[in-house]
Amino acid sequence: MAVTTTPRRFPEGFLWGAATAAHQIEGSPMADGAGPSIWTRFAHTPGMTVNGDTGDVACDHYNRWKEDVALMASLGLKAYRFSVSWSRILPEGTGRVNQKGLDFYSRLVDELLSKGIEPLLTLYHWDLPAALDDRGGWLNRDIADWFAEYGSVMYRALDGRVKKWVTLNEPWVVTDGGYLHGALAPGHRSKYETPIASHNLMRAHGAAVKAYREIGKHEIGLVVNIEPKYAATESAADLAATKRAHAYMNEQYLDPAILGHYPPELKNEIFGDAWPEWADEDYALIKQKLDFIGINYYTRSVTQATDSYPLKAGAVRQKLGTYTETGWEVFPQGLTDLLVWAKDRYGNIPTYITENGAAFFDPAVAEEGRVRDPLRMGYLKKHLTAIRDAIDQGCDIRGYMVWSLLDNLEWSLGYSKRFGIVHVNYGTQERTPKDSARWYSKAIASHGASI
Ligand SMILES: OC[C@@H]1[C@@H](O)[C@H](O)[C@@H](O)c2[nH]c(CCc3ccccc3)c[n+]21
Repeated sequence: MAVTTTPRRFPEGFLWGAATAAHQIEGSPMADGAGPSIWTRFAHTPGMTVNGDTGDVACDHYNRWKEDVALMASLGLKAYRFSVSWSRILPEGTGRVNQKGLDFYSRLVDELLSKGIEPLLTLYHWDLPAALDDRGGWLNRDIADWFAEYGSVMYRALDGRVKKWVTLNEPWVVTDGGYLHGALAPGHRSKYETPIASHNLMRAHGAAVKAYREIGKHEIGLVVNIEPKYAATESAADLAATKRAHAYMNEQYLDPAILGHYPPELKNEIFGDAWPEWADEDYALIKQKLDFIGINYYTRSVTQATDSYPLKAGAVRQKLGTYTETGWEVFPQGLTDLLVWAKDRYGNIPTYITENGAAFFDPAVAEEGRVRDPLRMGYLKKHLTAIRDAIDQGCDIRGYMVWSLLDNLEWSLGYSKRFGIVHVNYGTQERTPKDSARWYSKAIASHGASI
């Protein structure tokens, strides 16, 4: 009997796209009246980034945006997730609007729409105006109003042309990297500042969603990076460490945003006296109805008890694991497990995979203009299959944005790590689609059947 296998297709209208972020690709951070961001400052501080790399040029997208949109169209993308640099719009962070900054994003959005590519706009992807950091930044409770003011400027200018808005990209990384471990801007290292910055990020998220409900007519959500934590052993210590790590990364942001409270481990097992008592009105502000959530998935963490500060938990390298250039284990099953967990905990809110990808050592552009990146192709294939499996288990996954469209500035790691499906020659700014881009184009054109 002939066995007919239905093609592994994705739901009708599944949004196939790619993601970037302003500071990582644009360059020209101070052009046309823009103000400096904390990343302009941080990268220009000696020793903060690999090779002292900065975002001064990056992929020169600020000047090459039109060719980049043409490139997206040539790949058949249906959507493009990008972020707006707050300090291009409001050079001092609040008050005066820099029209030229607004015009850049307005032109970009119009160009995307003219090619049938849906824009998915992230308001905050880590590049806080330096002027606001001078006023305390995420440690100042007023930032909820500052962020809502910025969001409102953007909503009024672009809502309708932009129909999917994101408030924050990864509050966990902003906090853990910028305030606890100091690896990311603004480079603080304080157990006491960390909960305050984290809570103000979520208050700002809530204020921006509330402002959107007054002005916008479409959809708004939150993007989080979450990572399944698997206990290294069944020992009580490892199980407790895994529970702490799960609460700290995976529950800390979606719980207050959707459920209206923080996981108890944050106060009781991690921050202790460094965890302030928050007022009820803060929880009410943070818990705003979301139209969708975005999940950024890269890897899992097999977790054990360690003496790390203050989490007392750490990842165990897997002897038989495959690892990317950023030291992340390739573990697609973790994505399926995580999506099912999120569905069960948060009520199957429409979900986009807003980032997924990998840095592997890519060969140079070959003479025939090819960049062979089989490891990245394999990574994308496995993770799209994992998403398909989650959909089969009832998860409402609406789209997938590969990280990233272009090789770009990997924050403190500079240009040393390449995540793009398109190679960038930083000397000439030439873009060359890698084999993974060709593969992804076919996946999109076949609605996933070719995967
Ligand atoms: O590291 C690759 C990408 C970044 O280039 C994106 O800007 C950022 O949204 C993003 N998040 C993650 C996962 C969370 C994470 C970020 C940085 C360091 C460790 C974990 C990976 N990535």
